[in-house]
Amino acid sequence: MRNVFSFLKPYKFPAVIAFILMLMELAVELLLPLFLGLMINQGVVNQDLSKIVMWGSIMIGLSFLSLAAGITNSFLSSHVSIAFGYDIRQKLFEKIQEFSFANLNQYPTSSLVTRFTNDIRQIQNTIFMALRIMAKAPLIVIGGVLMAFIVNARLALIFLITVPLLVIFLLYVLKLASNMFANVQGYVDQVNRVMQENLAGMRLIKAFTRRDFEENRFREANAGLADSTRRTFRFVESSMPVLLFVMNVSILVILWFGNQQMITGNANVGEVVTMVNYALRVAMAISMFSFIIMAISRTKASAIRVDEVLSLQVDLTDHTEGNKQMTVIRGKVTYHQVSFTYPGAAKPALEDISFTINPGEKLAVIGSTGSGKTSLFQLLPRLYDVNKGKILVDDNAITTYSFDQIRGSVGYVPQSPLLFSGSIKDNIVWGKNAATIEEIIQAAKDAQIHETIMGLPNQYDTRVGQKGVNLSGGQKQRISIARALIRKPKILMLDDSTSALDLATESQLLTAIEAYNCTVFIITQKISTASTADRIMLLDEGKILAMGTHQELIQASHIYRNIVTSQFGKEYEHVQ
Ligand SMILES: Nc1ncnc2c1ncn2[C@@H]1O[C@H](COP(=O)(O)OP(=O)(O)OP(=O)(O)O)[C@@H](O)[C@H]1O
Repeated sequence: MRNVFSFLKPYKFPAVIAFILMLMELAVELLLPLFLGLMINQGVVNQDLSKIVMWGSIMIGLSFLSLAAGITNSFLSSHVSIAFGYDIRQKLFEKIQEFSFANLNQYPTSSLVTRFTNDIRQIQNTIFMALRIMAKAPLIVIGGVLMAFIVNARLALIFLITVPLLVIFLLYVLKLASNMFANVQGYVDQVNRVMQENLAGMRLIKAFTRRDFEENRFREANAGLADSTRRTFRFVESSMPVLLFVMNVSILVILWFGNQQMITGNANVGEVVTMVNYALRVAMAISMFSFIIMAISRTKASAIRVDEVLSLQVDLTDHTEGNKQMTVIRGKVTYHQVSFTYPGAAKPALEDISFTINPGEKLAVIGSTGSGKTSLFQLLPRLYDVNKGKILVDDNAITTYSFDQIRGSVGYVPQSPLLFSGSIKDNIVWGKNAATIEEIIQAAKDAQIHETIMGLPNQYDTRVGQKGVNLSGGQKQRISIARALIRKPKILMLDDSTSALDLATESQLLTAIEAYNCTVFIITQKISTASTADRIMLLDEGKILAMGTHQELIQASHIYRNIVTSQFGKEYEHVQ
């Protein structure tokens, strides 16, 4: 939590000024009952109009001063809380950019989004309230009790019994409420997750007519959120009547006891009115406590959640410092006895993988679903780090390169193409910031998508995604290939990225890629594609079953032969 509040440091100065202004408001609030008592004793009881006017004017003057202090405090408090929110959101975003995939797996996207929005807003609001009014309430209680002692110590003794009792009670409520609010935030995560999945999978939901199922799922999450919020609010709110009851009893005791004191001449009317006034102000401040407890407990839960992400150990290290490998990468890749298990997974995704592929060579990876193909790819740009063995690029361990260098040399096209909101041009240029229009067009031509783009209403400026055109799966795949090609990668990794292309387009694409003279890794299910590679790797349950050219595998692997005949019939074995 300390991590989170350290973001207030740069705003110490305005925060301190806001605090001082709040103290001014507080001082006025504490002085007014005192002056009221004096006005009664000196003016009303003695029927001296000049004293009434004098004390009345002082009180009005102080009220204006308090108003000016309040407005300035409001201005500064909102400045501090908004600037704090901006900084912490920025830092959280940067932190998430550093995350490895293993780190990202620890938090569902919906939870990160809630932490980013809802949790930060909660902390931000509480900081504003703290500077504006929250800190005032306990100070009014302390100041009110002190002033009461100054006015009449005997009458004030009643506060010494009630206030400590209330403080203990409040601390107890605070402790329970923080846990309950952590629970509420968990439900906010759940509602966001269901909503996010629902929006992402809308087509599927409609196609499978799963609307009722989805509505039930949302109803459950929503009811969970409503129930836990209701329970928490009721719990905190129920503390308020207890607080007020105790304070009202105190006021009655002051009136009764004050009356006795006046009869014996130990108190006067002004003192009793002042004491009741302080008791009312203390009661009002205490009645705000349930709201303050709610805000603090909620903020504590939110601050812990934000802090969790901020202080998460990023489990991939960039070796930019002391990096020796500043030479241009040529594209030789070696996996040496590599094993890899996903964090928390029961069995390894890859086991004892060893192979070398030379610059400019093309390796096709083929295997059943879940055999480890994507995992094999993700290790090279260090989206995950290996558990055993090592990966070398140009005979140097990849860990000796900086992330920028290794990832900058790899053109990675993931299995499901992702386009960002913006134009088609923006999406291609995303692969290389300073690309010229000629480079964009060349990459699109090589990815076999140029003709399609030219047929769109605004050609390269056509917007995609939200409020833009809907592209087919194959078109999206080719735009993400263009995005990888524009970087002129030394190593190109196509993770089943040509699956939606027809054979002719795919073949033209593979021919165009040859001109890039890069090492190519291609995951494919199609033998027609695999057979064009220099070598083919057959993966099964995370292990290499066989590796060689198409003809070598036909000779050596009956599984490969079975795949070939299942796709083309027996005669194809002899065609290549
Ligand atoms: N993020 C993850 N966390 C835990 N296990 C994972 C994760 N991703 C994949 N796995 C597991 O690792 C194994 C290999 O998965 P991988 O995605 O590499 O297979 P694949 O051959 O690419 O499959 P597909 O052809 O279906 O894409 C599978 O058993 C899978 O369940």
